[in-house]
Amino acid sequence: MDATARLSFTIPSAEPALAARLRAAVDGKAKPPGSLGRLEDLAVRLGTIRNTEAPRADKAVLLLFAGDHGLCEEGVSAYPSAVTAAMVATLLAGRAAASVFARSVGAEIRVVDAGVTADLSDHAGLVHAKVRSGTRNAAREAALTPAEVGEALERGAAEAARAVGDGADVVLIGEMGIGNTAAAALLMHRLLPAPLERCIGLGAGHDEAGIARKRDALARAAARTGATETFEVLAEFGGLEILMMAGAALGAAAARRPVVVDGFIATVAALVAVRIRPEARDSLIFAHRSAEAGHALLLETLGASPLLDLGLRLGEGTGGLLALPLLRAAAAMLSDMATLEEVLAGAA
Ligand SMILES: Cc1cc2ncn([C@H]3O[C@H](COP(=O)(O)O)[C@@H](O)[C@H]3O)c2cc1C
Ligand SMILES: O=C(O)c1cccnc1
Repeated sequence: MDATARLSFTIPSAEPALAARLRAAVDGKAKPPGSLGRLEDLAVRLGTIRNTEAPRADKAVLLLFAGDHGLCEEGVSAYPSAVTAAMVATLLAGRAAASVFARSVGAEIRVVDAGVTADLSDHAGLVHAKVRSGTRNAAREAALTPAEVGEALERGAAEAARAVGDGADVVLIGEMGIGNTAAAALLMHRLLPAPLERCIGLGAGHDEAGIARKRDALARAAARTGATETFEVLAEFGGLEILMMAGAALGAAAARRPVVVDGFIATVAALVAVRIRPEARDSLIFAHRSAEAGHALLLETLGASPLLDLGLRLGEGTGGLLALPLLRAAAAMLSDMATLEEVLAGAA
């Protein structure tokens, strides 16, 4: 069975009249209409996604997928692949940027081994979902087999379903994977489509020679295959953590949960999800505009206006965690705030 058939869950559509009722409810709150700006739109979106007039964003689970990239053999990152496993250990120890942000906003992180090269089987607290030990080198051959693509998407969807089963109101997607801005650039280039140069950025950081190496390797990977069909492109360029994020977005959308999308790499995963199931777009909330070149074009193509613009370029779901208090405030406004009518009647 091919991956498309196996991902055949339905994403329910929203009740048609609900958005208008939610907008009227927001307008009727104890404030001048429109005075809470984009938070009002966010509140309407949260209600629409959850199909309720009283949405909550209390329990938030960040699904943080980790994976390695064969492309690193070409020097696409300034850092060695071993940093991926080292950062997984740091996340599990509660000491990474995402860990401290998650504590500060009260969110749970589930770190998932999507395809880290190192053997992490003895790490307590890690979700073991390794599809294979890193992708193949996409500059030389297809990064993944079609079966591996399907596995990664399905396992990501299963993690989202598990988080929802455990009571998640909101699912955040994030990643750790040295070299993944390179894989993400190739996916963006072929799926959007957009000229490759517009998709390549500095990633975790590069000097002149480093960015030239990255450009050269990605040009060779792109020239190796003319694939444009979604699942073929996913197999050619891979990214196990990217595909699991896409699967998680689809799984959360199917359960009518908002999906908070982090930076460049997570947005490429969101693009993959939308290419597989266009209706998943309605559940996506874009947390921030990353400093990574390419993110602005990607957001524009997805019709997304991210909540924050802080010059972040880290990943790990950090932007999503920082945006979470805005979701909670928007949900609380819709669910708990007095109406102007109550105020004027002296009832609030
Ligand atoms: C210490 C460290 C922690 C990170 N946390 C996230 N990233 C981010 O940088 C990587 C992508 O950049 P590139 O494609 O250039 O390798 C990913 O792991 C991403 O999550 C990190 C990178 C480093 C070095
Ligand atoms: O925008 C991101 O998510 C990003 C950018 C650079 C490096 N790592 C992540």
